[in-house]
Amino acid sequence: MNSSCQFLAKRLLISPYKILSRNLSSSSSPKVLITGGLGQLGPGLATLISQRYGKDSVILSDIVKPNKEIEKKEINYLYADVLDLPNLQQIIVNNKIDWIIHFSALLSAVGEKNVPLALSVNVTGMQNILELAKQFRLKVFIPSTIGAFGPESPRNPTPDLTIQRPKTIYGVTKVYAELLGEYYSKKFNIDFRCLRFPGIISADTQPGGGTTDYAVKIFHDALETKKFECYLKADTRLPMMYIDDCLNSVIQFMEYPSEKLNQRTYNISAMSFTPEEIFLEIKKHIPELQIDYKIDSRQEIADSWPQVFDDSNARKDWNWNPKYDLPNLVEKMLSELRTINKY
Ligand SMILES: NC(=O)c1ccc[n+]([C@@H]2O[C@H](COP(=O)([O-])OP(=O)(O)OC[C@H]3O[C@@H](n4cnc5c(N)ncnc54)[C@H](O)[C@@H]3O)[C@@H](O)[C@H]2O)c1
Ligand SMILES: C[C@@H](O)[C@H](N)C(=O)O
Repeated sequence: MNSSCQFLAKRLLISPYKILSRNLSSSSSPKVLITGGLGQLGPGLATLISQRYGKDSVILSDIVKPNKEIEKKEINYLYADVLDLPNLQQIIVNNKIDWIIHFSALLSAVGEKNVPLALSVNVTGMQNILELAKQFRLKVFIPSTIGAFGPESPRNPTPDLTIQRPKTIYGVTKVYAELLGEYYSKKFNIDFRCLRFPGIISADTQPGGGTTDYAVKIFHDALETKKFECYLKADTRLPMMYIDDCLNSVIQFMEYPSEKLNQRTYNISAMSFTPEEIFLEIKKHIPELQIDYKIDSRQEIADSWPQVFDDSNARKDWNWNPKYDLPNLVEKMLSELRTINKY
């Protein structure tokens, strides 16, 4: 029996063997806690998990109040600040959690506006999650990003293993998360898994302050005003992905047998495009659409990131295979937004 089980048993005044047996029975139907679950990715992932394993298999948590849409979905929800370790410990014990999907973070653009907060949430919060994984023997997923690379990295294509010198606080904290997760995996035998996501595009949830957000806003403006002002230059190429592919990648990757993975951190990709290219694709459906360019500080961030992501290891090792390319993405986004917002 390991010392963390004994320590916990003492604190909780229950048999250490009960804790151990629960830890060992990480069943085929896991109990999943999603932190930072009310952002762009959490609600969709919670829906997918509840469809796959049952409604009681997932708990969304965040520090903000769920909106009406989330309430309608009837997904279990709890307040949980990732900086409050004792509260997270209680949640894990009381709810018999097996997996943590750790989504809490400040993204690239908002991170630059509040560096101390980005350090707290992205570093201290992430360290807490890894400690919990160690204490309670949890399987843990922490996403990374194209933003974990910098201008010194090869940008087209960017492989899994290469120079990583990111220039945003977001990127710096994500490289640390990758390294610390891999360290915990080796040192403490934690089942840590990490995917580096491209910019994610979704219709029913808004992005939380990243550099790739323009690729969501263009759809809303195309339908609403038919005019779009872009903060990146026309030829800025970045890797992107439709949300369904992103969420499916998490489930597929988390379910894959641990011993068959050759790495703990993988790039995943689906497409790469520029503002001009997505504009022209949307224009095929909305011919009146106009675009203007008014460049801001996010250009410098985008210029330091990969243009094309090499995800060949993910494809080879666990059969990663995205479904959406640019034309499919545009068709799907327009049809979803028309349904949701009745444009
Ligand atoms: N969306 C993307 O394009 C993208 C791309 C690459 C990687 N990722 C990663 O995926 C994860 C989820 O991204 P997202 O787009 O849903 O982010 P988001 O910004 O939309 O959501 C992050 C959530 O974290 C919550 N949060 C902030 N401080 C917290 C705290 N102290 N305790 C608990 N929660 C807190 C926020 O309230 C928010 O709901 C992040 O780690 C992000 O780095 C996202
Ligand atoms: C790329 C990703 O990490 C996020 N959408 C951002 O732009 O910050």
